[in-house]
Amino acid sequence: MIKIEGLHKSFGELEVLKGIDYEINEKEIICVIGPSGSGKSTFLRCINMLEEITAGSVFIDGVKVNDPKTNINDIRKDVGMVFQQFNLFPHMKVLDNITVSPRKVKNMDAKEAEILARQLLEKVGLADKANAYPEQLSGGQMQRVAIARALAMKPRVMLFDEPTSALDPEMVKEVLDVMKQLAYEGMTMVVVTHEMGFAREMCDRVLFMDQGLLMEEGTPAQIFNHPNHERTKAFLSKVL
Ligand SMILES: Nc1ncnc2c1ncn2[C@@H]1O[C@H](COP(=O)(O)OP(=O)(O)OP(=O)(O)O)[C@@H](O)[C@H]1O
Repeated sequence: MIKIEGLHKSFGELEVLKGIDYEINEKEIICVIGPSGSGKSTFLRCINMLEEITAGSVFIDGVKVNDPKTNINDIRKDVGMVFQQFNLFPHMKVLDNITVSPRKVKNMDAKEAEILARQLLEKVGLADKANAYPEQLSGGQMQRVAIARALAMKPRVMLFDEPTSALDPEMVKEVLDVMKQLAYEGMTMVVVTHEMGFAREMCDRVLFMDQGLLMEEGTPAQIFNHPNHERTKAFLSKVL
């Protein structure tokens, strides 16, 4: 479903991704782990062209995302993204945060968008918060709204960039539970995370990135119990 070929990304002189090849199949849950600054977020952001790709290619169902002929809006419809800092619109009520993209990008009519938003709020356990403003919500609730907002575009794949890193510990579980529900429903997901428990329990493949390279990948059992690479071992010895 997603094919990444020779992916390079530089910011000026700084080469952040140094040639990554990987394929992600439909319904797979991929967790990306690695030290701070290893390029995990950049890797994710290249998949939906939030970052311009310096060299190499990303294909989604055969469509090259970094082809000038590809409509970026089509990519954004297919690929939902959830950020560490929620990125909700502060001046909009929760309901409007969720309806705005389907209305603007997909021309969905107001009533249909509202029905969809209410269904999604139900799904993330926030049916009673439709009329609240983001500042009236906890961090965990804001992140669940952000997930609902991304789902409103009916994406085929969801990217999560450290979705629980900005949350107080007691709120982490409520967000991970929503993500687990999505995984059980068959959503394809790529998750940059420091939550090793989630990675171990939920994902099909773990990617260990270090210094802009995909150092090692495998099932959670392989990576967590029998890592091959010295750098993987060193990283896991610090975080497990
Ligand atoms: N827009 C940017 N301009 C310049 N440098 C950037 C930009 N975005 C990221 N970088 C640099 O790229 C490198 C990789 O950053 P990235 O955020 O992808 O790493 P990461 O593995 O996700 O780190 P963390 O776990 O701390 O979030 C870092 O050195 C970072 O400073």
